[in-house]
Amino acid sequence: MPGLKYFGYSVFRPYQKDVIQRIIEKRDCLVVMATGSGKSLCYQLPPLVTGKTALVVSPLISLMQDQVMSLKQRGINAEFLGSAQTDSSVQTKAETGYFQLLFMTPEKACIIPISFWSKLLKAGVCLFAVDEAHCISEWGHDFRLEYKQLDKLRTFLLGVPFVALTATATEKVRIDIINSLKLKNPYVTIASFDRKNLFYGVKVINRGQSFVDELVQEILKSVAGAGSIIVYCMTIKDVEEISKALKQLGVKAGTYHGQMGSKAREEAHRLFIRDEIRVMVATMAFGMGIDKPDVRHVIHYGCPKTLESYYQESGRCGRDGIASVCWLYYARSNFAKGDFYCGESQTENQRTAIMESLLAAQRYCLLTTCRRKFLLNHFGETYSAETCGNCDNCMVSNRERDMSRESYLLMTSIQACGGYWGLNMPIDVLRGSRVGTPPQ
Ligand SMILES: Nc1ncnc2c1ncn2[C@@H]1O[C@H](COP(=O)(O)OP(=O)(O)OP(=O)(O)O)[C@@H](O)[C@H]1O
Repeated sequence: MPGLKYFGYSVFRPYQKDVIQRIIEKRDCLVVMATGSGKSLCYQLPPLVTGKTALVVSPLISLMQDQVMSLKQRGINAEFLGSAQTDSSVQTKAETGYFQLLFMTPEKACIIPISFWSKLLKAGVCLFAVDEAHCISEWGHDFRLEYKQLDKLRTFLLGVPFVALTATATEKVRIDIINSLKLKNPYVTIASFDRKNLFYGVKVINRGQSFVDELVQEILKSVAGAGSIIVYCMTIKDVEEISKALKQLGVKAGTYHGQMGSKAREEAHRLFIRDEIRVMVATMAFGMGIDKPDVRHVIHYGCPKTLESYYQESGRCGRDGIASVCWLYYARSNFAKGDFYCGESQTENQRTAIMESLLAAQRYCLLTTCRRKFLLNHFGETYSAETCGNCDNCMVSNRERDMSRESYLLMTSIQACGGYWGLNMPIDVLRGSRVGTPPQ
């Protein structure tokens, strides 16, 4: 197919060619493919083949800027429209069909005048893509209200195929995307969610300085190898604690969270992408659009808010297909955060979605069977084998042990403590710890 040479690829990856052909035939498409599988090419290639503009809605300005920059470097005429665009001529140029790819925020797409669309339509539009389309759904983990209004553009963009793309979509979310965007007889591609090169592991921890020291040692070991490391923390306080501990040991670590100014975040992202820092300690704000091929280790310090966000964040690992490792460390206290997370929700559906997703993430933490199978089942995919051989539960042989004596002792200790003081006190009593002396 002409145009592939712009990207320096010799062959298509699975599904890319099929989707591109359907788009060229003007068919609506829903593309659900794993992180790093190459969804972007599905909307990047049609404008080069048809000579018409491709419109792409994307949720983050930084994501659009990165894509525009990398397309320009490949000699492709691309620009973006949104609040961060300082060049006022972009919109006027765009309506003449000047750009091969035009990115815009959902907010911009909803307020741009009808005259813009009609002029652009006359010049030629080959597709309207909605990237990170799970943001449309209240059942998704990153709901954006503006995404819900994109369907009104169908009346202006008559005859233009709508293409929704996402890396995480359960069946509920998929149905929501199709209905919300009013996709007509869409060509649906659901590729496997299995990232075979990723090892998944989980450990329960007791939060505190001794664990931070342990974690830092693990990061140090990883830094000694090749590639980069991302440490996802649940709070900004944790980000600061871990990065401070790393810096004290002389490890150059970047930080990234929502309370940093956009300049500081961009700088941290840039340093990481260019390998000037190999460790990034971040909140989930460091999520979408991290396209670094050689991240070898993703660590979650705390149980993630949803299993979808865990899949997406751990999916930043091993995008080049080389074996990489995802460890999740959780504390029991992480599971009590449901009400806090629900505080951010706007509707009852969102509350239910948040609770369901948090429960799924908890079940993932507590699992004693294959983690890959559980993850894939969550996304509606059947994994026929019982074990994957590449997660902690599948790699530990003979996991079953007779723990009846330990269980008996624990129950006795809980009883002796009168059922008060939570679980840590009876454990401390059993360990003979000096703190394990219950107040009389
Ligand atoms: N046909 C191909 N041959 C070789 N490399 C490819 C091909 N298609 C895409 N890639 C590369 O794969 C990487 C991931 O592609 P892309 O960013 O499109 O993934 P994605 O599916 O959009 O992921 P995410 O959902 O995480 O954003 C990029 O570095 C891209 O250059």
